[in-house]
Formats: sequence, structure tokens, C-alpha cells
Amino acid sequence: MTLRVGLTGGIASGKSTVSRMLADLGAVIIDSDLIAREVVEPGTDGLEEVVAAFGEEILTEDGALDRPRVGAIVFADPEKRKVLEGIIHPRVFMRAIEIDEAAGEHAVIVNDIPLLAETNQADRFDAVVVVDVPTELQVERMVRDRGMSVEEAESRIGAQATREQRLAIATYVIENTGTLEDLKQSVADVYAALLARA
Ligand SMILES: CC(C)(COP(=O)(O)OP(=O)(O)OC[C@H]1O[C@@H](n2cnc3c(N)ncnc32)[C@H](O)[C@@H]1O)[C@@H](O)C(=O)NCCC(=O)NCCS
Ligand SMILES: Nc1ncnc2c1ncn2[C@@H]1O[C@H](COP(=O)(O)OP(=O)(O)OP(=O)(O)O)[C@@H](O)[C@H]1O
Repeated sequence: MTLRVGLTGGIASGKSTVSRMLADLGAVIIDSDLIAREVVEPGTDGLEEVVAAFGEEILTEDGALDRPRVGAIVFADPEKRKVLEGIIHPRVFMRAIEIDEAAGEHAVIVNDIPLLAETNQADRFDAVVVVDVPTELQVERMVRDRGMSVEEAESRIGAQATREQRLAIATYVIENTGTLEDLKQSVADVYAALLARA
């Protein structure tokens, strides 16, 4: 049987790192952030809709989505964020289902979905894995690794579900407050538990 797993966590919690570790252990990964980029690549109807809603000024000189610019707009204005999400989320959802259907038989298929709690998708999965870190650590990583200001980091975190809201839908919680080696061990433990259910 294929076990379908939702993986989520706040921004900069370590989701992508956990995803990569799960892939190394043999899981198939469906990456929502990656799909969210593909559906607004130049030439897509997704990008056309974004331009219709936000104007040509959100394009770079070579006609791609100017992501930092759009980020600055939507993380400062929840209404605009909803407009962007209304264009992107249905496309990501449909594409993720297509990839899942094309994947065939695998023991574990992991859907990495940053906004799994926000978009009420927990029921779609056999298990939900939440990567949990204290908010201060999220801010620290975003400032240190991504060159964001504390205000920018906090506005992104404020656009997401709270830790408590995510933990409420968790089947398994991975605490990512230790070293990468510690994380690897926690991921291996969770993967073993998932395999036992598959
Ligand atoms: C606003 C955009 C253009 C900024 O792009 P940028 O390259 O700076 O960020 P990236 O896409 O890599 O996202 C990084 C992280 O930001 C957070 N994030 C992104 N979108 C959102 C959102 N709508 N609400 C809350 N957090 C978000 C997530 O934790 C995500 O992992 C982009 O994030 C976007 O198109 N967002 C809307 C689509 C979306 O909701 N994607 C996330 C899940 S599918
Ligand atoms: N336990 C850890 N120790 C040290 N650094 C870590 C640890 N876990 C993750 N990191 C680092 O923190 C950064 C954020 O991790 P990652 O990209 O996996 O987060 P994410 O949750 O996928 O982020 P986003 O929501 O933006 O997609 C990366 O540079 C990663 O290498």
C-alpha cells in the first residue's frame, strides 16, 4: 500500500532539509514550493493571471515573475496575498494530484506543503509530519541565511498558521532545534514509523 504523508512546518523550520533526508531514505517527494514556481513560469496562464491582477510592474525585464517584488507586496497586504493565493493554490493542488497519480506504487509519498494547515488539507493524508521550531529560531535563520530584516521575517511568519495550529494536526512532530545530525536521526525514526504503517 502507498502511505500518503503531508509534511509541513513554518517558514525556515527545516522542511526542505527534512524532505531531502526523506528522499535519501527512499520516499517520493512532491514539493509544493517548486510547483508554485512552475505554475507561474513565463508562458503559463498562471503568470498571465498574476499580471492581470497585479500589473506588468511585477515582471522582471526578461518577463519572469519578480518574486522579491511580489513578496514585498503580498506579505504587507493580506487582501493581495489572498488574490495571489487564489491564482496559485488551485494550480498547485491539481498538479500535486497529477504527480501523485503518475508516481505509481511506492511505500511512502511525501507531499511537502508549507501551507498544509492554512489550506485545511490534513484529511487528505494518512499521516501529517510537522517540523517544529521556536519562532525566534525561524527569525534567526531567515535573517542570517536569507538576508531578511527582522520585520520582513516576522511579516512572513505572521502570514502563516501558528505553531499550535500546526501541532494540532500533527501525527508526528520533528523538533528541529538540534544539529543536522540530530535532525537526521529524528527523520530516520519517523520514516521507520511511517514504513511500518505502509
Ligand atoms: C510571494 C512569492 C512570489 C515570494 O516568492 P519567494 O521566492 O520569495 O518565496 P518562496 O516561494 O520560495 O516561498 C518561501 C516560503 O514563504 C512562505 N510562503 C510563501 N507563500 C506564502 C503565503 N501565501 N502565505 C504564507 N507563507 C507563504 C512559505 O513558507 C514558503 O516555503 C511566493 O512565495 C508565492 O508565489 N506565494 C504564493 C503561493 C504560495 O502560497 N506558495 C506557498 C505554498 S504552495
Ligand atoms: N538542525 C539544523 N541545524 C542547522 N541548520 C539547519 C538545521 N535545519 C535546517 N537548517 C538550515 O536552515 C535553513 C532553512 O532550512 P530549510 O530550507 O530546510 O527550511 P524550509 O522550512 O524548507 O524553508 P522554507 O519555508 O523557506 O521553504 C537552511 O539553510 C538549512 O540548511
